[in-house]
Amino acid sequence: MTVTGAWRVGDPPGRRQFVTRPGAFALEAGGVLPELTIAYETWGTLDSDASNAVLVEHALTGDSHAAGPRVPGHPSAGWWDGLIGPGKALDTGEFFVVVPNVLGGCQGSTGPSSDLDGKPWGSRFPVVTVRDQVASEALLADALGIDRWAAVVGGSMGGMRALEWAVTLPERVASVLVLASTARASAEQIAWAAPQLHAIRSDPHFHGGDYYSAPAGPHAGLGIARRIAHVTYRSEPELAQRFGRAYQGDEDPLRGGRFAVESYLDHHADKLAGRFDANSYLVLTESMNTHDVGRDRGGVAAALGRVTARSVIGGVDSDRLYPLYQSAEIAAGIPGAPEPSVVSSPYGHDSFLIETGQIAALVKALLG
Ligand SMILES: CC(=O)SCCNC(=O)CCNC(=O)[C@H](O)C(C)(C)COP(=O)(O)OP(=O)(O)OC[C@H]1O[C@@H](n2cnc3c(N)ncnc32)[C@H](O)[C@@H]1OP(=O)(O)O
Ligand SMILES: N[C@@H](CCO)C(=O)O
Repeated sequence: MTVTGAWRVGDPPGRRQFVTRPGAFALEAGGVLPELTIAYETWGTLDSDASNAVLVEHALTGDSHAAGPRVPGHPSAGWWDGLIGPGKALDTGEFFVVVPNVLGGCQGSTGPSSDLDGKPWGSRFPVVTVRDQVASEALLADALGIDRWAAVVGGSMGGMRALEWAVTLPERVASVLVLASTARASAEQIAWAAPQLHAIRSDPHFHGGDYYSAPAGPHAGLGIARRIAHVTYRSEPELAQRFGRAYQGDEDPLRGGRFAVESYLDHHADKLAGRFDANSYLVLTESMNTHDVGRDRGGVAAALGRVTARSVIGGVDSDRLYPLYQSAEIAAGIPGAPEPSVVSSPYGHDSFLIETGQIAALVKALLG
């Protein structure tokens, strides 16, 4: 792979670069990408022996901008800015932090909105699995000269990739932190995803996935998907305590107005529809559905038994989407892994993004 371009916004640490590998990239489910591009950002400096590199894996709607301030063209400050930087848990004075945009995403890496033969892939984009995503990141590591990560770290969908790295390429992962994630998607997780997938595909503006040149995209469907998902990202007690039965401002639900919690979901729906590609949402959601480290490896226990990385597995006590038993299953299966660490928070699944102090302690435990 070669560095094909650099896009720099302001001073570091806001920097996105690209590597492109020409030639066929074969996918687990049988599809082929004629060319692969991975966008990524880095912070810190790679040691001369490339022994200080940390791979940080983002979740479903995240991207490479994990640290630093908001930069033009990006919706927010770094999603783990509290963890990555000088003197922080992922100390960029010590570590070289690499954050790729996931394969199938929409922030620079090859995905459904990328170009194929002069127009976006759209409906032609093939099925991509978490294993494909890890294989693409292994090519990025090769391009950067990193044989072995000091750590691979991620939450939720990022935790799936972190774990898959440790299972697929154990010799390349010295330590791994898997947060609020699972060794395989459960029936419940696939079930929550099902109405989200239907909402997007049922939008009259979806056009089977080939909407890029249409006047409008499937924003309503994507917004509905986000509303459903966002409820699962938070906890019932939090919603009750925070919103209760309050009305939104002077709106009255008896007269067509909204409850405050409905307005809150509307806000998150609108924000996502404004920044994310619906086809990527589908591709990545289905990659989570098919995630199973045990596939074709004799089951989950056999797969986890391959891990040699020092491991910290964390879950959130109020996470209703990735319940703690899933973290316990991972920890029990990895040779030598301690009991799962429990993040205590009212915020549910999203705690891996919010509870920076507790996550920092887990990162420090991992890196010693
Ligand atoms: C690794 C990755 O996933 S990277 C991507 C980061 N994730 C996302 O962006 C996902 C969407 N967002 C979230 O999941 C969460 O907002 C987090 C995790 C990023 C942050 O959580 P919190 O700090 O608890 O934010 P919270 O969920 O309360 O949302 C706050 C927003 O809701 C808005 N809000 C709160 N109440 C209401 C209401 N009644 N009506 C309308 N909007 C409301 C706030 O104004 C605020 O808006 P802003 O984000 O545009 O400033
Ligand atoms: N809020 C996170 C949750 C998914 O784990 C995201 O959008 O990526």
